[in-house]
Amino acid sequence: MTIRIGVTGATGRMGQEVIAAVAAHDDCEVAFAVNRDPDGATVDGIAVEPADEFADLVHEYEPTAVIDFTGPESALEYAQACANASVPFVTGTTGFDDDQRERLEATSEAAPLLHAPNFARGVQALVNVVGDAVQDLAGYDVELVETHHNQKRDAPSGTANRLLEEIEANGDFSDRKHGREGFDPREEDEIGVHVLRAGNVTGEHEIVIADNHEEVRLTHRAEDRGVFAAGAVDAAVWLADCEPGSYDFADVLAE
Ligand SMILES: NC(=O)C1=CN([C@@H]2O[C@H](COP(=O)(O)OP(=O)(O)OC[C@H]3O[C@@H](n4cnc5c(N)ncnc54)[C@H](OP(=O)(O)O)[C@@H]3O)[C@@H](O)[C@H]2O)C=CC1
Ligand SMILES: O=C(O)C1=N[C@H](C(=O)O)C[C@H](O)C1
Repeated sequence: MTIRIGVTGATGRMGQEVIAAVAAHDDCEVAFAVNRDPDGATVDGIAVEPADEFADLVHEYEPTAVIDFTGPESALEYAQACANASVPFVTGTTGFDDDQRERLEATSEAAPLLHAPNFARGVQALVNVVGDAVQDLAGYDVELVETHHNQKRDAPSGTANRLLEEIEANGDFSDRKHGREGFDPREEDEIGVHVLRAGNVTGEHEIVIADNHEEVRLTHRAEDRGVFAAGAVDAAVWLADCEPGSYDFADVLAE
């Protein structure tokens, strides 16, 4: 069976990568692509339709799944339209606040939802090991540094927030300390969080775990966005067979 995928944010950095990854996948094809104000744009020969026609396009083309990399408000609108039409929705969008995250999760009552802040397999491996490292090195200082390109809007990255949740769940930390300046010595039980935005960096996350005698650095570096797009397409293929509910990228990789 051919998996037919609707793509949102089609002219964006990730949207273009997703269209290329769908085309490269033997079992997939693009059902339709949208962007706000597309102004006649095409991506890899696919005409980009206006985003305000999204719900109509879902009814017309009946995609097997939709893949979204846009912004929190638009992702929510697309997720709701997919839920109304019982279409599985995969989103890699980051920067949701608590209320938006709750509203996104609520759509999973009507259709399968898979939200992952990072679709690189290596990041999932990092999420899997960081908890053990923090537990094994209880009492060590923990700091997280993430670096992204200068166009990224949300900070810290969705991936950083996911890693921080994992660190907090496995250690005894008081709070997150975002940057430092002036006379501001380190508190023993804080987690330092440092955000860099520079040039065209695709995405780097490093966790430093150290005491006075040794340090461990766990680093993931994405070399191009194709790695995220390929993971999102794998997730869409996997989600196509699922019942309504909220799923994780770890579920996809577990099979
Ligand atoms: N989970 C993962 O693995 C990854 C997640 N991301 C996340 O994906 C998202 C997109 O990243 P990226 O592709 O770099 O960003 P871009 O800005 O390059 O692309 C975003 C796309 O979404 C569209 N868009 C943004 N806001 C709206 C809106 N309100 N309504 C309709 N369309 C909208 C933009 O349209 P326009 O051109 O008109 O602005 C653009 O086409 C970010 O949240 C990022 O953090 C990124 C990489 C990997
Ligand atoms: O905006 C990006 O580029 C990225 N965003 C994701 C995030 O916020 O974690 C994932 C990746 O690092 C690239």
